[in-house]
Amino acid sequence: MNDIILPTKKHFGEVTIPLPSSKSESNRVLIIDALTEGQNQLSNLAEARDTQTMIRLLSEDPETLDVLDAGTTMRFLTAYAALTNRHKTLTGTPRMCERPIGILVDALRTIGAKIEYKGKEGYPPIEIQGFEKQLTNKVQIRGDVSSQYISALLMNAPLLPEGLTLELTGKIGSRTYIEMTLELMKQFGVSYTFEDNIISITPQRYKNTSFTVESDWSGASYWFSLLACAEEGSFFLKGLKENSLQGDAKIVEIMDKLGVQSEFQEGGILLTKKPVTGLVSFDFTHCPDLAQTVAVTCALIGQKSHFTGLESLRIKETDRIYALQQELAKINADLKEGENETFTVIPANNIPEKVSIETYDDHRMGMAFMPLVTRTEVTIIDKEVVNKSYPSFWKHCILAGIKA
Ligand SMILES: O=C(O)C1=C[C@@H](OP(=O)(O)O)[C@@H](O)[C@H](O)C1
Ligand SMILES: C=C(OP(=O)(O)O)C(=O)O
Repeated sequence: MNDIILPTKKHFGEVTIPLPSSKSESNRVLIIDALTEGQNQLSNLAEARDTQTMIRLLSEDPETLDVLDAGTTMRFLTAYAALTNRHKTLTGTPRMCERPIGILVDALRTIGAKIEYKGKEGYPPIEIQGFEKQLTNKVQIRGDVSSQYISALLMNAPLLPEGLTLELTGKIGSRTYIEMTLELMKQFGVSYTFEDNIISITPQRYKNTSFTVESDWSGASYWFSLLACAEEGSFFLKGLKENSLQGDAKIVEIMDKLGVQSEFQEGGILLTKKPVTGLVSFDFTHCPDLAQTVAVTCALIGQKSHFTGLESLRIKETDRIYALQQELAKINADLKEGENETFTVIPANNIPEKVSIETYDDHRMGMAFMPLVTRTEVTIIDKEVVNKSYPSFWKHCILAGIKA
């Protein structure tokens, strides 16, 4: 494995970071494009491996779709292949085969798709055997495990002969991602209703559209964190807009409490330092990908804080709660579990002179711990891990003056 050693750096000047494009937006417009048979103008698609995998699998159209470790690619291609009557096997990394897909498969079977599990019931790999006839246009689906199942169904819904009405049951998590899906569908000419917990889409066609993918707010979060932890500096993050489709734009509000002021300007956002506001609590139900960034920030700036909405973290690229607890322990910090899925971040103390961070095949573990450079020399184990969403991450660290 290829590791990267990052020397301590506390002071930054005026730094400009270009940022990668959003993989969530990219993977959605690629599915919509496949469903319109491709006369759209899509610009600024993500370099993320998850998106490059989606592009390759859609264009090469192999019998076995190996999505590697890309959750959206797995879930979106499953619904796409099933509802457009393609005979495919879908598989991925060993971890992907531990990430549940049963809720989506059940919904697709209810609609009329034939799907079999090739290994463990409820998990990839799966074999899609076809779709002859729509059996119903009303489906109930749990909203509390992964919103990706819901987005996957929604994008295909307008092409179904009878459309689709989804009734979301239980707590709805990652709702901002469902809204991103619906808003993108609207930009490609499809209308919908979303009232209470019911989403309805009538049979319609997507319209050819020009679409430019925005910069990635989840990737931006690591630069907010670095500035929050730094002694001085200002960062200009390119390509971020105030009215974003991405729920992770919430990082502006979160970091405002943790010492980062944001100002939207022409072409991006300017981050400067400001005082921290005091005891804070954060709910990550609708922005789960920010949890690691914020946990590390709070630990480093000495800010005890309360976290909720972390339920989905255990079924992502790794068990992110376990991974955070293990790695925070190396700086004598913790993400302490309380009652009823509540957590407290216990700040770091006595940080060792050198710290080596394991990444657990999770890009966000590598990126979230990078701001530890403001306190000590850090080794990030398996530097390639960032390629899933942010292949240029280490190059951008060099732009910030972190000389590996
Ligand atoms: O739809 C999407 O693009 C995503 C939805 C979220 O997953 P869940 O809905 O499983 O929380 C998020 O964590 C993931 O990185 C991307
Ligand atoms: C959870 C993530 O991705 P996915 O579920 O698409 O693998 C992520 O990028 O943090």
